[in-house]
Amino acid sequence: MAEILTNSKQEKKEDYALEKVPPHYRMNWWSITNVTLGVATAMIFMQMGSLMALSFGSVNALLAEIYATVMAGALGIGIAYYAAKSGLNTNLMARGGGFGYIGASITSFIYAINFIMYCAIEGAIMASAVHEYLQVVPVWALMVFFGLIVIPFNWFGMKQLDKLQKWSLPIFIILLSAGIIAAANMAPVFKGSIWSFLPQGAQAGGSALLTCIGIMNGLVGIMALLVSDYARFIKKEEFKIGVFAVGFIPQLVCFFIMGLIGIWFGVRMGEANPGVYFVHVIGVGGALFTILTQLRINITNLYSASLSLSNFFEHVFNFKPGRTFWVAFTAIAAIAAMLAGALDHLGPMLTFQGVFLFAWAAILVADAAVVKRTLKIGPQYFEHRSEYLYPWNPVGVVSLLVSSIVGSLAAFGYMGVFLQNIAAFFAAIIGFVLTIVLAIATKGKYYAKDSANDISYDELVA
Ligand SMILES: Nc1nc2[nH]cnc2c(=O)[nH]1
Repeated sequence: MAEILTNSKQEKKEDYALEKVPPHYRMNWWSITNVTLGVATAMIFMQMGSLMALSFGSVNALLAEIYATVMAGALGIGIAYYAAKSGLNTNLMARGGGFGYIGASITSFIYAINFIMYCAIEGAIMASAVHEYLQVVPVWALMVFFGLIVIPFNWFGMKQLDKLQKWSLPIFIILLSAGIIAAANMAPVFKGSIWSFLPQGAQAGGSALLTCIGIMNGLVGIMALLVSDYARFIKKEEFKIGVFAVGFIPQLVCFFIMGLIGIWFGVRMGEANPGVYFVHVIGVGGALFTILTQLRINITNLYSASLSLSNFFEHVFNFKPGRTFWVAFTAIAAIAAMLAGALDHLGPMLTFQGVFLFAWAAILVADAAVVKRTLKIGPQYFEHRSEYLYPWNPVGVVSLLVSSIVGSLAAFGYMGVFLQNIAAFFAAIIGFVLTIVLAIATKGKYYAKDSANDISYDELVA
């Protein structure tokens, strides 16, 4: 009995960071969707809506939010489908999905850096929001506090995340509704219809819309990819509803619902920062709202970082200290980044990450839906065990290198304004096409050394 308890505790701590999620450990679709809503309710998505509306007009912001919902929704459903089938997230899927086990470790590393950066950004936002109210507490102390507080919330993986996000969701809804009601009862800064707001010199459509789409693309890749960390827990019996809910609902909430609320607040209040307008409309409730939304997303940032770092260190350094070690490591790295002021220099890094993540998502979808499923090249399942794999597969690695380099050049403005605005999307198209071309050219030779005979019918993707 004691051993079963220990094992199940161990199981929760590890959360299958390096393995397929087995059937007995899968969860109901609503619990999984609920965890992903922790990401989707973050203030960043409102902020993007407000910012785009104030800078480029509400119609452009609305069209860009619709574009992002459709694009991230399509990629999210695709990735959720393969994650639920295989029980793997994108770190593990990439191994047999065109990258090889060392190639996939490199993508895990870049992915992990992205989440460490986000942990630092969201932690710093919380620290400065609280510092506004409690000026006696120095910002550095608040950064350490908010950096450390997310560690215990992550100790027992998905089962614990589900509980936390479930109790915090009603509080989020109450505070959000209070903010909307209070703002609706205040005299607006902009008196016309929200949808008629267009700043001077801007036009609906054209380059203003393209710039908004460019801003959204920076978020689309990460939102589609992170779905896999959760969708791999979908039960086989709830496959269809689970894939739709986990793949699409977070995208609908973050881009469409939170985006539209952001446009409404931004134009009405003449302010782009929700941390500012929420405090303005509901005072201390606004500060609580900021902390709650930031905590909800930062818990998921830490979770995804811990999975990616487990993956990277497993193969590159053969170092497997357990997922919880990486939870603590990420939190400490994020605190160090906040204290060192690294956040002021993240602009170019975020631009590169936007390109890289969108391209990676497109390559994985091309590999699963076209290479494996349609062309029937390589094994018809995702193999994640190194004994069956080559360390490198040029299909994904070359596609990602080329698309990220070309996409980054475009994003930094070396290829003209048009490609700069659609750089991440441009990189995704290059990655998608190259994956198919290279899989055909290499005849799928580097996908697997050996084929496994323990793969169930359910896990086949073709
Ligand atoms: N997953 C995730 N995506 C983001 N996009 C912008 N900020 C974040 C964040 O903190 N987490």
